[in-house]
Amino acid sequence: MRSTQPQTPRLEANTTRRHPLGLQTILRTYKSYGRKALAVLLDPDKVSQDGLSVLLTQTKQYAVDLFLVGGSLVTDYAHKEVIASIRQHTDIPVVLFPGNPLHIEPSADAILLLSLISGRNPEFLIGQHVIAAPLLKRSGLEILPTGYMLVDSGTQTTVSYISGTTPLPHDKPDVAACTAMAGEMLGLQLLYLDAGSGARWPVPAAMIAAVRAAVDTPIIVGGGINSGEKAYNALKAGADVIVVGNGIEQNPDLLPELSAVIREFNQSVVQA
Ligand SMILES: CC(C)=CCC/C(C)=C/CC/C(C)=C/CC/C(C)=C/COP(=O)(O)OP(=O)(O)O
Ligand SMILES: O=P(O)(O)OC[C@@H](O)CO
Ligand SMILES: [Mg+2]
Repeated sequence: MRSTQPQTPRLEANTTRRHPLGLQTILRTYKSYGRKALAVLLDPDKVSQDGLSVLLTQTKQYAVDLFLVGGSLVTDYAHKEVIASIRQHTDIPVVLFPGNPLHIEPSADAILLLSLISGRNPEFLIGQHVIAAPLLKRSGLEILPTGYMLVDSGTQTTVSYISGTTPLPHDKPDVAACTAMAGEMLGLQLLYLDAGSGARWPVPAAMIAAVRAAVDTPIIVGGGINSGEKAYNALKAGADVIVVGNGIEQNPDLLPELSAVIREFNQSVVQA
């Protein structure tokens, strides 16, 4: 018998909401208080089970607010296993950072539903979203509509290559600000400025400041943040959330350093 409902693969829905307020509300509230957040990016292809256990044990003493799980090109599809390990060690929320609809995993808490607004490739502005929509609806994941802006970082990044898009020029903060404004006007709830994984130059402070002045949404900044100083500069310029992946994978001393920077910012918020 023909069903009137479109048929999509069955996914086990995440029906137990671990964060009843929703991460979107939490991030907006943090922003309104000037509270900064640290997100650790775990690439399912790159983390080893042992390395992940060490990192997850460490996160208990450091100021990690979120885990992002994803990569532009994932070959092992170990999202479910990585999320299960995170759950074994911590209660920190897990947010998917997907490169395509194959990266949807309902055991996460939420998903950054990226629309690549720095580019002009319709597939990454709306095409992939149409394909993913029924799966996302059934997944029970909290959807975080996010304007994703790639920023030139000196070399071509995986995301720019995979998406076939040109990143925003590094020295054009006004173009970034107008792009962010348009994204906010279209209803996107978060903006993510990304210099790309392992970027040589992180997103410039002047660009973060211009975007901060142009929109009210929380701003996520990532790519090439591999020192406390770079983290400080991004937060000072107006980032609400910083994302760090490669830096933590490569340098075990970075997490305590970043944690100290975040705590310093948040300490002054409490005292203000
Ligand atoms: C609609 C759904 C569910 C998916 C599409 C989402 C869109 C539009 C993505 C934009 C383009 C894209 C490929 C984004 C990837 C973002 C990401 C996970 C970056 C982090 O990965 P990297 O670390 O840069 O990549 P590698 O580790 O693979 O080099
Ligand atoms: O791995 P890094 O350079 O920290 O970048 C994180 C993320 O913003 C990449 O999309
Ligand atoms: Mg990666």
